[in-house]
Amino acid sequence: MADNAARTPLMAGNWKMNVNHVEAVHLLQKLSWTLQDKKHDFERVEVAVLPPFTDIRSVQTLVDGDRMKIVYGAQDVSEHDAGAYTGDISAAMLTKLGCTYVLAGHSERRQYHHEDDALVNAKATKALAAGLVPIVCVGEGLEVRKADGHVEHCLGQVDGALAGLKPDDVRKIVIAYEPVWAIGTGEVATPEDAQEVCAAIRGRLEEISPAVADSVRILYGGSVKMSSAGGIMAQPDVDGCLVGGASLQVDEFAGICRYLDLQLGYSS
Ligand SMILES: O=C[C@H](O)COP(=O)(O)O
Repeated sequence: MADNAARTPLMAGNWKMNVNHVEAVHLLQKLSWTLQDKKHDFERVEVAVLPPFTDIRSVQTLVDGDRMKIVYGAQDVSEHDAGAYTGDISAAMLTKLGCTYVLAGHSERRQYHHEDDALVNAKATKALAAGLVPIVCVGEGLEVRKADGHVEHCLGQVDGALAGLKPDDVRKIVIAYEPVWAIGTGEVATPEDAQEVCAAIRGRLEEISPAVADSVRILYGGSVKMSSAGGIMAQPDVDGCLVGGASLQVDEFAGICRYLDLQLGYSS
């Protein structure tokens, strides 16, 4: 039986291909001020932003200079270490920029760049070797959902992404369940939909070991808003949210990060 007290909730804002490096400074400053103003407890709910590559140096400078507790990461990483791979960014480069996290296998990478499970596995492996935490994304399209194949589909992606990893490495990763039909559409999955797949993923991790199942944080992503975060986070196997559009709106994203305070009725 997995113990969710062992897992600090994580709210990660994926800025996707939005926000230049100048805008990034404003967005992050405003987010930090807003959370500080509300006395956000970063030990209780971790907050991360995932800007475009071109913003990361600015984000690093700001986070370090202002001693922010917000952590950050990248949206993709190369499966190669170094060399003639034009356009790629290595895991070591991201580590040098102070990144904590990196997405691997986001559905938009799978859809537009034809990334398959083997490539996601290679990227996650490189990320781990460089000391980054991969956020491995899985999720089904609408056709698969309609055919009731969503659980099997997602577990297949999890198996593919984790293939060959040692249990001690699997313990470090984060998995994000993002039903493709709910991304950027306003169609948020119900809390029960999120729980069904997240619980199945937890069950799969349990097969590796109970310690792995207890350690790995499983996020939900897909049109999460301040108004839906509390219901999703109430599910026992959901340990956070991967937020796209709403992470570009400071008040929305800060509200998502503060879902516990808002549930307790503290001021918004
Ligand atoms: O990475 C984030 C997800 O793709 C969710 O995006 P969204 O919140 O805009 O639906």
